[in-house]
Amino acid sequence: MTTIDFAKGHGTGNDFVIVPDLQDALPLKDAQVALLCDRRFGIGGDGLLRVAPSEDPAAAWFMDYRNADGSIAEMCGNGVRVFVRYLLEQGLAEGPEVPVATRAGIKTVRVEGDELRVDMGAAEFGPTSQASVEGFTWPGQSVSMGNPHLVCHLGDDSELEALELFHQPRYDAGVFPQGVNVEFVTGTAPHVRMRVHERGVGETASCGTGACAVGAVALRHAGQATGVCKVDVPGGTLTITVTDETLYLTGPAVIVAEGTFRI
Ligand SMILES: N[C@@H](CCC[C@H](N)C(=O)O)C(=O)O
Repeated sequence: MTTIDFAKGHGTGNDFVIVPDLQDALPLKDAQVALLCDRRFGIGGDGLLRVAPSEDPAAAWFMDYRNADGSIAEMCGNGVRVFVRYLLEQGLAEGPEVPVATRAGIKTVRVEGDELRVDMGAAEFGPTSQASVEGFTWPGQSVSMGNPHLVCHLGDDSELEALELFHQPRYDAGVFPQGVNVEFVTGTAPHVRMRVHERGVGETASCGTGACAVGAVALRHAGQATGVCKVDVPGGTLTITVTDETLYLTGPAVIVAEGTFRI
């Protein structure tokens, strides 16, 4: 048996096990990630953030993000804020701006009061598609935030609340060969509400990249090329700012525990 140090943090209730691996000596297998993220047999988390040295000279640290089932994803918007909060608290980085290497490129995170703002890069709109849950089907807009999203608008809040998201919504695997995160939305910009089913996880209390996709679609529906949209998620509220050049994700990130895990 070996032990590993960990911390636990969340951003609007999207929670992560953080594993510092400053020497890059702890390549975790899928099953080990799944155990660490298991809420009964492990620590519990929607995903895992391994803190590893970056090979890119533009950033000191690489966020090795893994979903709760051990699968790899390109990007995690809540995760990168929690990652930077951890770096700052551990003295591994200095604010106010911290670049982080991710599989979706370098993301710069800026401290803004109690919150952290991430330059996520522009949303990329793809084809329209659809998602189905329990025999009901909604049209949706595909959006890439480095990782794949499908944004579906529902009629009203009661429809959103009644949605059963225990299972993965059905989607077109021809459009999303790598799977997809599906967001269900009500309301219009500048303030919308969403629930999400995340690829490799299940329903979560929040998804940062999902909120970016939702905010970008909501602003576009409102005929706005740029602007601000608040996105209410079950775990809180995220703010999406779209400019001519990029898209910013702003929200809280907190570290709630530290410890040792026997593996
Ligand atoms: N919760 C994340 C997204 C994590 C990755 C996602 N499940 C995927 O597989 O693409 C966020 O805050 O963005």
